[in-house]
Amino acid sequence: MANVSLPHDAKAGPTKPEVRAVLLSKLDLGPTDHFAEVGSCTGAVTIEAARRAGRVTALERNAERVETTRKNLAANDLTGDVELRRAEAPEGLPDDADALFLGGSRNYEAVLDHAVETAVDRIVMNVSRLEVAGAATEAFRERGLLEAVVQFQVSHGYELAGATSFDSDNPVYMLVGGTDAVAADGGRR
Ligand SMILES: C[S@@+](CC[C@H](N)C(=O)[O-])C[C@H]1O[C@@H](n2cnc3c(N)ncnc32)[C@H](O)[C@@H]1O
Repeated sequence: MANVSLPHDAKAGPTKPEVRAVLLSKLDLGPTDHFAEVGSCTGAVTIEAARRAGRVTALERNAERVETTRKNLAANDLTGDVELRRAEAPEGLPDDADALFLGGSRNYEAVLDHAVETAVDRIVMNVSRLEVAGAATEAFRERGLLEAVVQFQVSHGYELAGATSFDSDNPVYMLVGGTDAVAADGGRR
């Protein structure tokens, strides 16, 4: 994975590199895709998406974080078509997205309704809070959007007394689906 430079930080984020790697494999972005992002924050996902998708529309509700995204985008070598909007989704979402990532959870039900109305092919939502993950899983399922729920946790090794010990990141729940969702196990979505 190409390096992502994030000289400017924000209180939330960035989505960790290992989590981004799984996220990008699920989004499967290509040069004809229009990618929409809810909650760009540091821009870590925005930058990776801009290297793969033909077009990116990134929304962020917090003005300071819009500036953080803007500065981090400028610090990376990007040639792609990226539009950054200060907006609270579903406000500001494009009507022609092929892939959607919800990195922020505010109004997620309305965001999912918009994704259904506009037939977004691939949808991924990352959640760290347990209760939100449960409710969002149900919201995906109710709309027939759910393909898979992945829960994972990454630990990083460090040297301790000549051996290797680990520091762990918070667990992440990744809800994966789309408007043509077929459950990964072929069962109930
Ligand atoms: C956990 S951070 C996302 C981290 C980001 N993926 C990164 O790598 O830096 C969540 C962000 O989503 C934003 N957010 C939450 N709900 C939103 C919404 N409905 N529309 C726009 N931004 C939203 C928050 O302001 C916050 O900056």
